[in-house]
Amino acid sequence: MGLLVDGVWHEDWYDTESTGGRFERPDTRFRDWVTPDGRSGYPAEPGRYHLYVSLACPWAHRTLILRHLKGLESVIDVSVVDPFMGEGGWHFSDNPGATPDRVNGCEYLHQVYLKAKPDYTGRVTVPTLWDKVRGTIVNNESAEIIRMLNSAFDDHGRADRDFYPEAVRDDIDRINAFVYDRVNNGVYKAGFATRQEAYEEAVTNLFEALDQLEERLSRQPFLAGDRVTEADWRLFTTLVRFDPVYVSHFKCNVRRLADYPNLWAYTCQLYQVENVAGTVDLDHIKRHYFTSHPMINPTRIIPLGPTVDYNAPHDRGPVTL
Ligand SMILES: N[C@@H](CCC(=O)N[C@@H](CS)C(=O)NCC(=O)O)C(=O)O
Repeated sequence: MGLLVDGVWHEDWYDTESTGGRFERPDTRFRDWVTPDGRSGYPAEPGRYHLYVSLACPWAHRTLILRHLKGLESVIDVSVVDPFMGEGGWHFSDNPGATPDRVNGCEYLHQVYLKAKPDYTGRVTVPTLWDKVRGTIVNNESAEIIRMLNSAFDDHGRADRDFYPEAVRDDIDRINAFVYDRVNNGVYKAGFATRQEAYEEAVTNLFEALDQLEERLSRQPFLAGDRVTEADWRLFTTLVRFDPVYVSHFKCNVRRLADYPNLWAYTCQLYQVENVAGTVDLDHIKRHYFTSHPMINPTRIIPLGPTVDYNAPHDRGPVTL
């Protein structure tokens, strides 16, 4: 794992020394927007944009789910990096489930970043939304990319589906902030902590948050009420990785997802929505985490278990999209 500094790749892990052993996620750098009218400089046009993703990554996973549910598979094409992130960072391959770089023909994702900005300084992350016409990166922040997918391409996809409905936007924003800090990023804060206190603080916050979400889902079907919204998909990508990876690899083992009746059933319910299962690649997920963090798992052995079956029956009913 590394980063670009003034356009030069450096092998470097996150600095946790200056923050008391705490992992702090840096802000993403490319923050432009695709809009229907193109006034932003990036008009929503079929075939124009390309998503670079990892099937292992929970942030990239959000964009694949929204792309699928909004019917944008033929509008925005995708390149999938190899699950192993080693020297040089994310790279492309023809291993199962991965693809070459279908647009720029690069070997490494950091070379794509350099095409967009030759003197780029920052981390090289997935998801990354690429504009083929201007030859640059539009945005590399998943929270913003899913908002674009939800509405900017409505002339070309499922305009009838809205995962950020006007009436509950405040609730969604509030839930997202909580879930991001305590759960989505919370598992990373636990896993990447390099001091005992930092780890304990993160894990305690994480499980308090999961307890609260469990309680919320005992009272209502979805996080923002009766309908599934982006808040649910954002939580889902962390939950689906929880028992296979975070419990062991990131030491988030106070409870398993399977120990929370509502969170477990909710994860199964979302997994069983219209081929969302097709966006979940447990092989890439396990392969990535267990082999790409040698400071956590130096042997790079990928555990065989646990057995998880998200196709299990649940009692939460079907999901209306
Ligand atoms: N805030 C970003 C975070 C993306 C992110 O950190 N992705 C990870 C993969 S799970 C990554 O590419 N990490 C590479 C690195 O940090 O060097 C987003 O939500 O899009």
